[in-house]
Amino acid sequence: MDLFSEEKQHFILPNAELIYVPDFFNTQEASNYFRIIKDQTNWQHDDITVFGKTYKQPRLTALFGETNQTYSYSNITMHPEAFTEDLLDIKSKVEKFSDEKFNTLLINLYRDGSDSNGWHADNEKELGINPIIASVSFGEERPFHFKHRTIKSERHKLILAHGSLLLMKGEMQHYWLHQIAKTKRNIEPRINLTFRKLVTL
Ligand SMILES: O=C(O)CCC(=O)C(=O)O
Ligand SMILES: [Fe+2]
Repeated sequence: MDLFSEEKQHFILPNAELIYVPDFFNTQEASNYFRIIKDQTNWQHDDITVFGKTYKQPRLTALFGETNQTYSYSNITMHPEAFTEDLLDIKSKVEKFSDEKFNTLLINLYRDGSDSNGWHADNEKELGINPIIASVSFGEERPFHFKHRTIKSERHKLILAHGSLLLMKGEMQHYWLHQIAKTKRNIEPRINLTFRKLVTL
């Protein structure tokens, strides 16, 4: 028996599969990555257009890619920067664990409780059918809500811990929506890394 294996949780739901590892990085590694990424990233604060109205996105973002392929969602087109050594180290650990390859990384910085990520699915065409998305969290714990589009009783919440990994798999991006809600609690910043595989269309 491997006494050092991470405590892994596997959720099999209608049209979705999630794997959650709370301590994918230990506290010290997670705190180092949090500080490095927060200080060394060129954060963008984009406008988003929803139903013809333009707003500032309620969080800061950055995109990293292996190629210069752009990534577009909510009327934003992001241009990738080259991966840093630290981000490549995180990527290889995630790839080893998930037995997947990722070529793109979208990072979100939620500065405080008024930053959020509204109900959505990561279903852009360039992610392909049934994409696997690997999500790493550093900093403040925030609840990740997810709900089935048609089965109203399927509504769940996972607290994404400092140093955790969440894999979203199967048909999840077709049948489910997810969000990070705003909170009035006085909270610290959180960084979330979502590794994705973009295909050329
Ligand atoms: O911050 C999170 O945990 C989720 C991020 C997310 O859903 C996204 O960037 O598409
Ligand atoms: Fe998402």
